[in-house]
Amino acid sequence: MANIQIDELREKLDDINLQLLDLINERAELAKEIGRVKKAQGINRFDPVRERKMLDLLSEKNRGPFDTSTLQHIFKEIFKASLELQEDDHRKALLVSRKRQPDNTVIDIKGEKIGNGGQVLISGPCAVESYEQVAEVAKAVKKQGFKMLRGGAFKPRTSPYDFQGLGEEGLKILKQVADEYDLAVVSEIVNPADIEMAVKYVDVIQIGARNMQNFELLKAAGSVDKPVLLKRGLSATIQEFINAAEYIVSNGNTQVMLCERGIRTYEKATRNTLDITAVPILKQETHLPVLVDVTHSTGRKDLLLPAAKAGLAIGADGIMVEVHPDPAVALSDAAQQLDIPQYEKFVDDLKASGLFNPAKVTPSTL
Ligand SMILES: C=C(O[C@@H]1C=C(C(=O)O)C=C[C@H]1O)C(=O)O
Repeated sequence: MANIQIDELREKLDDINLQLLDLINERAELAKEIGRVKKAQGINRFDPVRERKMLDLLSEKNRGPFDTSTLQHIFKEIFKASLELQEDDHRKALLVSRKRQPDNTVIDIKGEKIGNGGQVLISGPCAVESYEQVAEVAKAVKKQGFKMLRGGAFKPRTSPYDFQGLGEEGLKILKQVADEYDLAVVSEIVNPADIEMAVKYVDVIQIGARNMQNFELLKAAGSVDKPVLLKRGLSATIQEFINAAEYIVSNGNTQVMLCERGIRTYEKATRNTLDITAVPILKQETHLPVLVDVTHSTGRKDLLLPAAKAGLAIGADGIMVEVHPDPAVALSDAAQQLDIPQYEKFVDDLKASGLFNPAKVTPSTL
């Protein structure tokens, strides 16, 4: 008898559950619609004032048996879920998202294709110090059959008293050497006003970790027709990183590559903590090429090779590593740069690992 009573009551509950289900989804559709209108008007998704008003009304109308704080808790969860739905809609809409463009973005840098399955190695000194220094590294890069030469002319250093780079003079040296060895130049730009000047010298504009959220710089890099290598910020989440790339692409420049370079954590054994799973996450979420900077993430020569292997194994489109003819006297990052024999061994070991499938280079059109 008692069970029949329970069964009847449960039937009523089932009915109510289904009504709630319909209502809650109807509510979600309305919240999504509001989200779309807000996006079009550039209004923030989260509206605490509106949420407070709804909670107050619920409190006023509540006749129990639930007490108001319990109900407010439940409704707050519903508001939160609506906000997440709105966010999902916005994320789907990102130009850099894989949902928007299923095919990989492939970037052609002087005949070397990034994002096309083959992997690239970008190497060079931390900072440009002289023509001779850059030329010596360029020779080693060329000998290994690579195309991309990195070098910093503008150096955003932690201390204002550290070497700040040679500026435009450094870019001229890079261009001269790259032309002589038929290489492509990757160099960091730190000031939006320098972007126009830099495109004369570089093949790839690098935006460094410290500038990942320098939105004016991102917009300036987005307004030129030049590939951009965007590094992940020191404490940036993957979502913030993706949004930074969106700044560039939404300004018109679709040639963006992402570079995981380690994030700041409590761990002191390495300079930064290489967030290795950021690579497949970025590859899943976006259609952009993803690189791993093994030098800045580890800050340790003994970890460059295992970190590079891990990067390639997990799906990176390339590796970035610092090389200097005489690291002991380098004006920056002295401890973590490879000398040329160490670089050659690093490349040999990487090639021998079976993980490295170098991108094919078609003859330069220059
Ligand atoms: C739906 C809206 O967006 C968000 C979600 C809310 C909700 O689910 O009721 C309320 C306010 C906002 O934080 C809105 O502004 O009305």
